[in-house]
Amino acid sequence: MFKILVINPGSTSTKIAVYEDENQRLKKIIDHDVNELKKFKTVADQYEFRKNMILQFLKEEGINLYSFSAIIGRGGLLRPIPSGTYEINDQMLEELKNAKYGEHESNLGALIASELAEHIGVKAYIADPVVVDEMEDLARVSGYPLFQRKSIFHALNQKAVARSLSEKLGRNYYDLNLIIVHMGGGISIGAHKKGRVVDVNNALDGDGPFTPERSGTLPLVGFIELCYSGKYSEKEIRKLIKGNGGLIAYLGTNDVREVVKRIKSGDKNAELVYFGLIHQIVKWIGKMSAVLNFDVNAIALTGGMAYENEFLVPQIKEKVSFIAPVYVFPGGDEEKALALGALRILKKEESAKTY
Ligand SMILES: Nc1ncnc2c1ncn2[C@@H]1O[C@H](COP(=O)(O)OP(=O)(O)O)[C@@H](O)[C@H]1O
Ligand SMILES: CCCC(=O)OP(=O)(O)O
Repeated sequence: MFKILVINPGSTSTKIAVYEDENQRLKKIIDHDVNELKKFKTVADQYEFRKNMILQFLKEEGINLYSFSAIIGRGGLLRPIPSGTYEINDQMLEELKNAKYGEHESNLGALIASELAEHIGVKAYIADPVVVDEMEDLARVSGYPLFQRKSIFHALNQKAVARSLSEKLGRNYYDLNLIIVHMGGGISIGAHKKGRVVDVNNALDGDGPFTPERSGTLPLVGFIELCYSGKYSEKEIRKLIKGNGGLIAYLGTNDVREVVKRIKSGDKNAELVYFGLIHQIVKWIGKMSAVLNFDVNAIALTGGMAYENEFLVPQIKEKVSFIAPVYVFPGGDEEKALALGALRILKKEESAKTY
């Protein structure tokens, strides 16, 4: 029996799971309040905070760190790479430490997994990091030759949910056209064409719907004026897109449950903003259905926000069901996808890829 520790740092939460072979024995979701994360200047500064939470969880559950056969973390911002499970190596760690390809909480997955695995003398892995790139060249064209659209999204959960959905439909993933809508701290809406994510919004860099903590696509001219207004530093402007944007900017919270509570108690501003968010998600589903020539077999809603059954799930279903049947996978299963990725390597069913 192989015992696997799964570490999944997201922008609004840290998820930890313990697997014995393919069986989940424990899982904990720790939600992070905006104010709790405010005190850290960079994502790398959160390293000890997030690592200590994981060690505390193991202590509380009476689990010996030395009992693990391998540790796998959510993979972060690296160069664009194919889908798969990768053994963590020094180059990867160096790039993540220095945020060579940008800052996101998923960068901490490999860093923490590697330190803990080295401590107990086992191997550490990542699987399907956020930079998995299967985009068609057509989708990379941005509108100005200096810029290229990039594939940065919830590849791990999008792939896992796409496979679960295909199984549910009794079909092969490689025969289907699917739209997968991941709605977490970041939101990504991917067009899966016969097993390949041929187009997706860049969930990190100001592209797509706004999110609990990101601005999504903004009106460009207004944004340029703001950049040159002299009122904000570059760092503040970057934060406005990622970290302090979206629901945080409008309503001061990244917690959709809190927003729903406010709407139910009669807060009309919260209602306008939240319904505006749903409106943007619907528009991006429409865009991706166009990418798939309006030949879509199914749509899946997933990520933490897909638990929101009061407004979000019913409104999206009402507006897009005519495109294809909508299935809901609340939360998704990134932890299972990570554990199974590590297990295939431990069982020697697959070799780990080298970064
Ligand atoms: N039961 C729930 N009902 C409504 N919203 C939820 C629920 N659980 C989580 N969320 C919302 O989902 C978002 C976080 O999703 P998640 O996929 O965990 O994100 P991340 O991995 O980026 O931290 C937050 O806005 C959170 O408030
Ligand atoms: C970098 C894209 C993935 C992403 O946005 O993850 P979170 O929703 O966990 O922030």
